[in-house]
Amino acid sequence: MTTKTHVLALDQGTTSSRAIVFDQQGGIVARAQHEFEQLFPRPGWVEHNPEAIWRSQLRAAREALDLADLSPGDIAGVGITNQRETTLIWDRATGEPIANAIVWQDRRTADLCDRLRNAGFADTFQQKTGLVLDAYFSGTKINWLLEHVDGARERAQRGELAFGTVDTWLIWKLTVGRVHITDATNASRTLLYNIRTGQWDDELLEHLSIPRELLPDVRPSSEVYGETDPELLGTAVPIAGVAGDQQAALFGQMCMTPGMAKNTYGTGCFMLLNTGNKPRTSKHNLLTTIAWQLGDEVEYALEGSIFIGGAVVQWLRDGLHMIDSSSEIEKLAASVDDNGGVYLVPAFAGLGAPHWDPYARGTLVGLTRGTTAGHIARAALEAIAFQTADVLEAMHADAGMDITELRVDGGAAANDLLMQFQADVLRVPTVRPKVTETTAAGAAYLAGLATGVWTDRKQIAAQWQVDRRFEPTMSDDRVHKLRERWLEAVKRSRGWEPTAG
Ligand SMILES: Nc1ncnc2c1ncn2[C@@H]1O[C@H](COP(=O)(O)OP(=O)(O)O)[C@@H](O)[C@H]1O
Ligand SMILES: O=P(O)(O)OC[C@H](O)CO
Repeated sequence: MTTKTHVLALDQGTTSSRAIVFDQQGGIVARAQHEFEQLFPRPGWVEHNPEAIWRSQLRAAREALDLADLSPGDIAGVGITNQRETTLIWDRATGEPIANAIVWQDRRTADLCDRLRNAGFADTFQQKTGLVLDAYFSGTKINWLLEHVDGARERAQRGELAFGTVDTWLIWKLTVGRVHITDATNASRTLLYNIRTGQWDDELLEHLSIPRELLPDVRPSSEVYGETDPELLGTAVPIAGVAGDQQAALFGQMCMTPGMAKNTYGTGCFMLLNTGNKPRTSKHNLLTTIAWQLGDEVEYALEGSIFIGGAVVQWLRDGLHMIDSSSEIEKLAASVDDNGGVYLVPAFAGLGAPHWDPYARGTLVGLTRGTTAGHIARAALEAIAFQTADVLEAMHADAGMDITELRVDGGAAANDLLMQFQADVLRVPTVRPKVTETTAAGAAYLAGLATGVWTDRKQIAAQWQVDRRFEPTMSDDRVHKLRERWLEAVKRSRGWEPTAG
């Protein structure tokens, strides 16, 4: 058992980089957060500057350590969790990125996905990777960079370039020896990794024309991968845990046994259901993904990825200026008794699970002269819950197991009106834990397990505590009517754009 009792979690998200110091009780000792710029060079494109990701993350880490008033020598390990699928390629010799990172929300490769689907490859990709052929995942983004950045393909073939998701980039930057690795959860989001054999897959690499030389080694989610450069945090600290942010949240929510599910209400919404040690192929347009790999043991999850969740609230705030802060939406939505027949389908980046339509666009229907800002606010919150209900229904059909409660986290899970409506339309209780930084907690636990801060999963599961449980109260008939109208609105949003951008 280590005498070091704290863990630093780095949570590199889509809009901000966070760093949180946890103690051995799973309590938060200090946190720091920095937003960074979102780049939208063309409609449907979303990029990040790799150096901005790195700088904001390093700054947050240093500040959290300062605030914790611990010396870095008290930190047993660093856990990394990250926005997934976002794709970076850099030069192995100089560390220089060859282009901006292409973010998971970016739709520029939708036509390549169509071509691969039309060539009959969808089943192969689904069987091997658990994913659907969508622009969301890294594989087609890597292909795009190799095709469009001058000389990139030749340099990649010569082994001069490195690909990574954000975890890989951060570990490269944090380590003296430029460690080039990822973990199995992140690898399972690339369209290149065979989740059954645990290997990069040559056939898929060929379909996407990606040279193997680009790829990092794939490692379990909890072990020591290397040490941080002492110049960065004041001393060398072992990097000891890595997981994609949604898998880390599943771990942090202690959904450790088959049938346990969580939904994270951040920019998007991501529901994951633990399905145990066998991958289950979805027949209802969900993803099969690696939940975590501990040693040689791989556990799997079904996932429903919703591209726009809390971001619809941000849009009401920053786009329409209807509210000044995200939390104000609750009061505005509560100013009306119901949605007044208004439905908002926030297909701003196409639709993810279970519809997978990159050509869908945002749609607001059912407006009358009596429609108020309150109705629109309510429709926005309800849309988050309806999308989640569509995913839960698909999950139930796929998994054939009863989901008896949904553990919730993420920024919008603070909204009581949303959480009650969510329980109502799911007909399943929603349960909010006391520590809602579950993503960072998951990364901290993974790192702490590898460095002796915690001995086993049982010990950490005991740290999870309920803040509030929302029970379903709405009549079945009303739920049915509301969801029927919602699905009608979804139909109208579909196929709106002739090209994905
Ligand atoms: N009280 C609230 N009601 C509804 N949405 C909220 C509330 N507070 C925050 N949000 C939304 O939650 C999101 C931020 O959550 P967070 O978990 O920090 O997201 P991310 O990790 O994706 O950046 C934002 O989109 C914001 O609009
Ligand atoms: O950065 P977040 O929290 O919006 O999560 C993004 C997901 O990992 C995308 O798959």
